[in-house]
Amino acid sequence: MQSQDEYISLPKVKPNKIDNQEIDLHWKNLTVTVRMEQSKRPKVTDPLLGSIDEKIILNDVSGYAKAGQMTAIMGPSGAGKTTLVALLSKRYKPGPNTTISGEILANNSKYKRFNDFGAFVIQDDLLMATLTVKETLMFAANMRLKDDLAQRMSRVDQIIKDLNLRGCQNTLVGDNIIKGISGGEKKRTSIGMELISDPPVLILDEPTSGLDSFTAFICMNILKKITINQKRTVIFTIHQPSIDICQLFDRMIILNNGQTIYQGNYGFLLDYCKQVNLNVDIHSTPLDSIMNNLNEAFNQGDNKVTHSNYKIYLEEDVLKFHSQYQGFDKRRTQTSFCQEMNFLMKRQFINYVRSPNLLRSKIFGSVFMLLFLGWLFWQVGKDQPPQDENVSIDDLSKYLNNMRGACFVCGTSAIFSALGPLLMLFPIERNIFLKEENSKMYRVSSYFLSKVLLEVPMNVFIQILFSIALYAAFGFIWELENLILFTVISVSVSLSGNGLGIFTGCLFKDAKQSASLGPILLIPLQVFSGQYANLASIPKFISWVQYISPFKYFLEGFGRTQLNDAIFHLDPTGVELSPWNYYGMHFGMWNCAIVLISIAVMFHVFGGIFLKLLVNKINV
Ligand SMILES: Nc1ncnc2c1ncn2[C@@H]1O[C@H](COP(=O)(O)OP(=O)(O)OP(=O)(O)O)[C@@H](O)[C@H]1O
Repeated sequence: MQSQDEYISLPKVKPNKIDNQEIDLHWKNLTVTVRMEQSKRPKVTDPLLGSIDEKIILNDVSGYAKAGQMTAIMGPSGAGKTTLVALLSKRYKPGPNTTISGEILANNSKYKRFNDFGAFVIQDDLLMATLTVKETLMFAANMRLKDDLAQRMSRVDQIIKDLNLRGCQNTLVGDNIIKGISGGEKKRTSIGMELISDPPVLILDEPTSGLDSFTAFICMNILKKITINQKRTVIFTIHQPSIDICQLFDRMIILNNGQTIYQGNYGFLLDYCKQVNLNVDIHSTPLDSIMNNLNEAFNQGDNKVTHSNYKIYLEEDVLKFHSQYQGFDKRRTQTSFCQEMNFLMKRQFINYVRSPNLLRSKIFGSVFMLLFLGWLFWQVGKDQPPQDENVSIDDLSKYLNNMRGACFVCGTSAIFSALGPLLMLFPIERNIFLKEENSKMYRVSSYFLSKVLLEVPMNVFIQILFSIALYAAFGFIWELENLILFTVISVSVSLSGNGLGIFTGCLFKDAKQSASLGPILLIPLQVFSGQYANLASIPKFISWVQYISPFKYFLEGFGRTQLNDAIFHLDPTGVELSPWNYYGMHFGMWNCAIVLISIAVMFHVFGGIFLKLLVNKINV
């Protein structure tokens, strides 16, 4: 029988001059066990799955992937492929009940940060839809390379050439709404974003998922060329590859139930099947036969390509592996904080300008609310009863109720006009941010600050125009001081909405959940503001919500810009009535403005903190 090495199909392309270091990855005896919480019954042990109340996700898995080779990790669903690549790329975040043992080495050295020498391409192509392919790659180059502009541009051109993206380099990436590049081009753009910094190791999770077989082959062929030309270590998980794709693989690792059942060259697979007495149908590939055998064995128990056979015939070679290299130099890919801010703000700005939905919804929403509220409370301020004559309680309460209504809708629309677009777009952008942060493209702080610095002035500008127009429509006192105070309160309320949007966007792990629960969180803020429920009857543990409720303060703040010192005299006795006693509000005009500004700052700070916590909780 031939030795495995005779089956290595040597590359037909001559390697280029390698200015990149070569890194072999090697993992030994990796075991991942999750203890199930629900059961306290006595442990029963299954030889394959471990004890009933614990699940062995990877069971003593060893293997290696060499520089200049493509290593495919395969196996049926639930075999442990994703867990293995997550461990190799240090993206695995174990829960409290998870135990991990074993060793992972890069050139015989342990590593803590995979990003020091490697890059990871996730399964989903999370890209900014409003940028072109070239702009997307340029953004990655700006974030990852410390070279000057000319060098960064030439690197981007090189990647575009390597990944065969020239034809679509100036096309928008696109999404469901914006027509953009194809699925295969998106996948290559995602790969390009990671390749830009020339990582010696590239790990990809399902790089062919969602692609037709021809496009999948093109993508894999490009990866093969890069692997050979630049001596990269390329590892990926893959489901049911075609025979053409299989022939590109240098090594294959097949897992089943968390155990290795084959590891070696693709060419050796046929001989191995013969060795373990597995018949390979002449109409199918050895890989298909193995997968069919696994399926049949699941029902009948007649498994040929087993872990025990792997241990007998193949494991020794794997355990003997020792990289010829020793250690590696860490890549320094992080640019300065200011540079990150600069490029992130530019990208955000382009995104705003090119997002038809965002701009349309902001402008349409503001104009609609202005017309509607202006019509509903047209010149309400002019109905103020005289203060030097007696007025009927009915007329006064009608006026005061209308004023409260006008102030309420004005503040509520300020909150929602800031919150609405964020709830619509932040969940999409959030995943792009999480992906980019996970690959350490930039700092959380620079992303957060750039977002706030771009969104705050835009909200402030729109809100100033909105509140001046509404102020005129409501017929409020045309004095500069009153108008300024009204505008300050209005802007602070809008910024509270902005902060609340970011805060709720980061509060939950699931982006859809945060988008749908965002408006619901406003209900307690509204109900417990003290205006709609008697605070004395609200349980103490929740009554503190009133103090962080913008509703409590903007209702009084807006009202006081018109009625701060007003005293009315009631018919027939002339008894005095302060509107603030009528409303039951006694916080004071400037106090309301100051607290509203503080709440806006507080929601933004909480948003920043939760964003930081979110990146620790989720891997994208
Ligand atoms: N935290 C966990 N708790 C319990 N079971 C888990 C946990 N994480 C993973 N598993 C289980 O471990 C097994 C391996 O999961 P993994 O995602 O690595 O499989 P996979 O081979 O990538 O599957 P697929 O091809 O379907 O993505 C699955 O059965 C999965 O349900």
